[in-house]
This record gives sequence, C-alpha cells and structure tokens, in this order.
Amino acid sequence: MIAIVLALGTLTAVPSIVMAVRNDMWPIVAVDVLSIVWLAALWRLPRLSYMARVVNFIAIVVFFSIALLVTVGYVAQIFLIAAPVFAVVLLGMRPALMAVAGSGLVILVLGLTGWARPELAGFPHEGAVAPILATLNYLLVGTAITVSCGTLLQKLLKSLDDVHQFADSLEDGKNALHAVNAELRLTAAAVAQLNDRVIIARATDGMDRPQPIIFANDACVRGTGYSREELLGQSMNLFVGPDTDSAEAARIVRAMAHGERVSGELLIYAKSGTPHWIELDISPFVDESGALTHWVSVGRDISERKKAATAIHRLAYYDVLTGLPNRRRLMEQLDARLLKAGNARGALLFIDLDHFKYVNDARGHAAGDDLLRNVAQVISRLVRGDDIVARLGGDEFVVLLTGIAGDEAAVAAAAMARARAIGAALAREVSIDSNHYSASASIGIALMLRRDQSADDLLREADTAMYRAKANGRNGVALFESTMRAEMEERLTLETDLANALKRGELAMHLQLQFDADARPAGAELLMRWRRADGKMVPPDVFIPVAESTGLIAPLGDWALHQACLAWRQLAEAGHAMPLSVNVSPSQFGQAGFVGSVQRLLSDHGMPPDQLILEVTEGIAVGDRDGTIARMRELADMGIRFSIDDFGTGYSNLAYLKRMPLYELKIDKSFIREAPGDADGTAIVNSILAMAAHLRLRVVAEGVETQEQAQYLMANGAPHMQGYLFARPMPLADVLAELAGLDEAIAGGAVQGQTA
Ligand SMILES: Nc1nc2c(ncn2[C@@H]2O[C@H](COP(=O)(O)OP(=O)(O)OP(=O)(O)O)[C@@H](O)[C@H]2O)c(=O)[nH]1
Repeated sequence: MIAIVLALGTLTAVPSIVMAVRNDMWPIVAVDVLSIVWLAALWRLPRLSYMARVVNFIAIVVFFSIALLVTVGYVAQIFLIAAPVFAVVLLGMRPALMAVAGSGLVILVLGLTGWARPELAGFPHEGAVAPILATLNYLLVGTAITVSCGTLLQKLLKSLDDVHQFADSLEDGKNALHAVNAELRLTAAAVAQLNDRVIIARATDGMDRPQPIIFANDACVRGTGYSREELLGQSMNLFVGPDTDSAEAARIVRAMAHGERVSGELLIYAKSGTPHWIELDISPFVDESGALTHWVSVGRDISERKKAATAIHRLAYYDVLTGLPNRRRLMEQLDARLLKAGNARGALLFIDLDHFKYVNDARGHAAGDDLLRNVAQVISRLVRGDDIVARLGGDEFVVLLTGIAGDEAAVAAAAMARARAIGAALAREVSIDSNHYSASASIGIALMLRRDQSADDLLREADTAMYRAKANGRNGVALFESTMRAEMEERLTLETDLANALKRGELAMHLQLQFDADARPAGAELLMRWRRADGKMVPPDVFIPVAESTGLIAPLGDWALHQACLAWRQLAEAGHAMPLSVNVSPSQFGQAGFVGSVQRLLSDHGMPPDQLILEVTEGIAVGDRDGTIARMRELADMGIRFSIDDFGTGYSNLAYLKRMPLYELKIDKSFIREAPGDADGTAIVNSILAMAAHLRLRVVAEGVETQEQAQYLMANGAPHMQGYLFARPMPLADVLAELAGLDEAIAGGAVQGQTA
C-alpha cells in the first residue's frame, strides 16, 4: 500500500511542486518533498515493524494534511479524513476513532489560532463559532465515514472468516470422504481376499423370484469355477445340483422368506459339476428404513471335514478289510428291523469258516485276508434287496434274510435253502494269487419269529446253532431249536462264572511232570483246573475257548504265570528246582506290556528266566509276525525259553518257525496215540523228531500212556516224555510228594525197574 501511495503521491506532487515553484510557494514544495521522501524511506525500510510503519504512515498523512491546511487553506481539511480511514483499515475501530478525535482537535486548534480558518457563509469570519462548527461537522462526517468503513471492514472480515471456515469444513469433509473411501476399499480388498466365499445378492420381493447376485469375491469365483461375469445377475440356485439335500435347501429358503438369518450345510456344485460341501451363513441386510435390500451369504468349503467325518463313520460302522457293516452297524440295523418288522418274517444266518486259522498258518495272514475278502464278495452276491451282510470279526459273517413269506416251517425251509446255497458257493474253488482255495463254513440259523426277540437274542441263537453245526462235523447248516436254549444259557452262565472264578478262587494250577530219557524228572507243565462252585470240574478244552472268546484269557494267563513263579519257588525250596512250562495264548502274548510284566514277575519271585518255558502254539505268529518274533527274541534274550505246543496240528510255516528263538517242540498227543501201531502216525512222529534234531530243538512227546509208546520213543530219538504213564497232572503238594518218593526210589536203585 505504501508503494501505491508513494507512486500516486509522487504523481500528484510533481505538478504541485512545479506550480508551487512558479508561484514561489516554497513551503508547499518543502511539504511535498518531505512527505515523498518520508514515504520513500518508509517503503525502503522493510525491517520496521508493522506498527511502526502504520504509525509513521498515518503521521505522514496527518503532517501532510496539517501542512496543506496551513499553507493552502481550510480546503485541505479533506486530507485529514484519510488518517482515521487508514487507521480503521490498518489498526481497527478504536485507534481510528482516536484518529478522528485527534484530527478534529487539529482542525479546531488551527481554526481558533487562525492558521487555517474555515470560511462559513453566514458566520462571522472572526471568533470561535466557525472553527467549532467546522470541527463538529468534521467530527460528524469523519466518525460516520470511519465507523462505516470499520463496520464494512468487520463485516468483510467476518464474511472472509466464514468463507475460510466453510473452506476448512469443505476440506474436513473431503478428508473424511477420503477416509471413508479408503476404509471401503480396505474392506472390499479384505472381503475379496477372504478364503470364505462371499456373495451379495439383491433382495427382491418373494423368494420365488431370483435374488440376483451383485457381488462375488475371489474365493467364490475360485471355488465355483464360474467367472465373476457368469455369476453376476444369477440366482444362488445356480449351485444346486442333483444330490443337494432339497429339504435342507427348502428350510434355508423358508427362513429367507421370513427375512431371517439362516445357516446350514449344503452339497453344492461347481461349474464343472464337482460337488462339494459348504457351510453357509446367509444374513439379511436392511437399509436405514428397515427395508430388506440385500442378502449377504458367507460360505466355507467343509468338504475335507465331511470327508473326515465320513471316514470316521466308516471306521466306526464298517469293517476295514471287507467294507461290510461291522458288528455295531449290524446290531443297529437289526434293532431297527426288529422294531418295524411287525409280523414280517426273516432269519439270521451266522457263518463261521471252518479251520480258517490253517489258511493263516499255511499261507500267511495276507492270503487269509484275501480269502476273507473273497468270502465277503461271494456272500454279498447271494443276498437280495433289503438283506444285510455283515462281518462280525475274524472269520465270522452274518446275513439277515428278510421278506420271507409263509409260516415257521416255510421260513425255516427257505432259510436252510439260502444257507446251503451260501455254503455251496463258498466251497467253490477260487484262485487268489495263483493259489487255489475253497472255504467250508458252518452256518447257524435263527428265525425271526417272536415279537420280543431282541437283536442280541437273535444273534446268540444263530451263534448257538452255528456251534451245533461245528459240533456236527463242520461244513454244515444247523437251525436253532428251543432245546439249544439250555445249551446257550449254559454257555452264558459259563462266561459269567468264569469271569468270577478267579476272584472266587475256583481256579487251581496242576503240574504234570516231564521225564528225560533216563526217566528222571526234567520239568513240568502247568495246567489250569477249574472246579465250579457246585463242585463240577470244567475241562480246560471247554473253558479255555470261552476265555479266549471273552477276552478273559489275558487275566487268566497272568494268573498262570504268577502261579508258575510260586510253584517254582516251592520246588526249589524242596530241592527240586526244574524248568516249568506255561501255556501262553496268542492274545496274551500280543498284549502291550507282556514282556515287561513277565520280567517283573520273575524278578519279584526270584525265578531264574531260564527256568520258565513259554508254550505257544503255531498260530502265535498269525497277524504281526515280525512283531511277534521280535517280542520272542526280547524274552529269549532275557533267558526265557520257548516251546511250540501241539506241534504238527497246524500248518506251520517252517520258514517262520526257523526265525523264532525256539528251544523245544512238543509233539501233539494225537500223533503219539497212533504210534507205534499206526504207520502214518509213526511216520509223522519220526519226521518231527528228525526235524527237531536238524533244528537242534529239544522234543517233548505229550500223551505217552503206554510202555510201547515209551519204548518206541526211546528207540527213536529219546525225547522227553509227558503222559499218564509217568505222571498225571496233580496239585503241587502231590508233585512234591511224588518227587520225594522218586528221590527215595533212585536212592534205593529201584528206578530201573519202573522204566524197563
Ligand atoms: N487273515 C486274517 N485272520 C484273522 C483275522 N481276524 C482273525 N483272524 C484269524 O482267524 C482265525 C479264526 O479262527 P477260529 O474261527 O477261532 O478257528 P478256525 O480255525 O476257523 O476253526 P473253527 O472255527 O473251529 O472251525 C484265528 O486264527 C484268527 O487269528 C483277519 O482279519 N485276517
């Protein structure tokens, strides 16, 4: 502003100075020059503060005005008004009003002193009236102009302020919009990146009309195989396929029709037609007025979870080897059938392969498995419609025949015919891995006749009939008859009684001495005896299979080992320490911790490991052969010895036998019984003895009952002998007495006579 005033001032000052010089008005020249120089100085001194510049500037204006008033006359008073105007602009209202008052005072003083007298028409030239009136006029107009300027300026500033504020708020709004925009982009990016499938569909009136998809994220595009363009505008029904559960889909649509959030699991289809399971959550989206505008569907692929659940279900309900329903599934299905059967007739067939363990022994477990799979297929091919085939375990299969019409006799006849057909089909030779097999089976039949028959009853009846078929010589069919019920109940009682026999102390351990070629006691086999509470003895060949089938064999086996340790101590204390043989069943041997528990027992009782002989059967290596052999080696490394019991009755795989750390073979009594009279029996015994010699194994011949048998054995390898000829199984006390008697006899030299 100073520059402008300086320029304008210089512009007007030049003609003024020229005129003043021409007319010799040198004070005017001085005033003009001084004002211009002052202004120029002010312009060129930028380091002056704002206030100093303003005060100097207003001072120049006042000086210039006063000088003009004095030199030119009262007419120059107009210049004085510039001071408050500049003041109001540059300093504000209050300094401006002070400037008005100050310049009014200047006019009054100049007027009264006569330096610049106002000439007012009608008023005397002299006196104070004209200066006072002129001053008042000036004050009035000056104040009006100053206040107007000030107010105008304030309004202007306020407006400017408002404009600024508005601009600021506009800026804030813009920033906020940017933030919202960024957030939206972030959310969209996050949704796009989600592994869950997100679909947004526009809600249209009525679920019968399609709800068009307006958004589908990348996961949805990837998972369904449709491009985004193919998805947009389509209805979510696009994913429904032939195996989609229509009831579940309808439930979801119903909930949507009510505007409700809904979740569920659905089998949906990709564009390629591949089905997969989706866990869905569909939520309604409403606008501010509460109106439903969109559906947001979030889906997660749960195919893997479903697959795992199906696998778990299969494991729980189906047999892994054959794929047939297992016992649990069979029992559930049986229960369900019996419930809704009403008067419908049916029959349950219990099929057990004959001597299946020979296949395992002779051809190996894998061949046994193949045969079981083949049996499953053969039986499955022979059933119809609603019939059920299941594998109970081992070599046991069950068939439920349904829909048989007629009275009891007709149902029985039909069931017998079907059972025989199955038996005949199984007997047909099959070739597995270039080996030929044919299976024979014993089949028991129970008829569904009574309404009160439970699944357990039916199965037990069929099982009992199957036992009868086995007892009748195997490879046959037997129908359950009410007379067998007593037998079945007897078996049931046997199971429960056996479970209690140990606790009640009904079991006893007898020892049967074994003799060497010089007829000296060389060891003893421990044999379990069970006298029931009613005093009746139960033979081991009756209760041992029961113990095996019920799992009681494990605690019984532990008990037997414990008894062996106790017996050995007593024998040793009586001066007759000798190796004791204990039978171990495959299931007991296969128990985790068996090795450790044997080791503990021996050390607890101070029995040397080489005094314990574990008698196992050839079937011990069925299943995990390598594991069994490794376990045998572990025990053998401790010093424990192994004997193969009933040798010759199974189809032993000699290659495996050779890998076992064996000490002894026991020739089964059935072969000894036939020697030396029967040529076949004798040949078998001879070859076992030769093989044992070849393998450097000790041999014990079981069941030696006659002098002829003993002499024959003495003449053919002279194995150890066990049998009634020498000693019967007896309680330990009797054995101790017998041994004491033998000692005396040997001392008396009478032993020769006994063995001659
Ligand atoms: N290969 C194979 N064998 C099995 C399986 N489960 C059980 N076994 C064997 O199947 C055999 C069943 O034998 P049992 O039914 O008791 O006796 P068996 O030899 O068939 O004789 P009988 O039934 O008296 O005619 C046992 O030796 C088991 O070890 C399996 O999954 N695979």
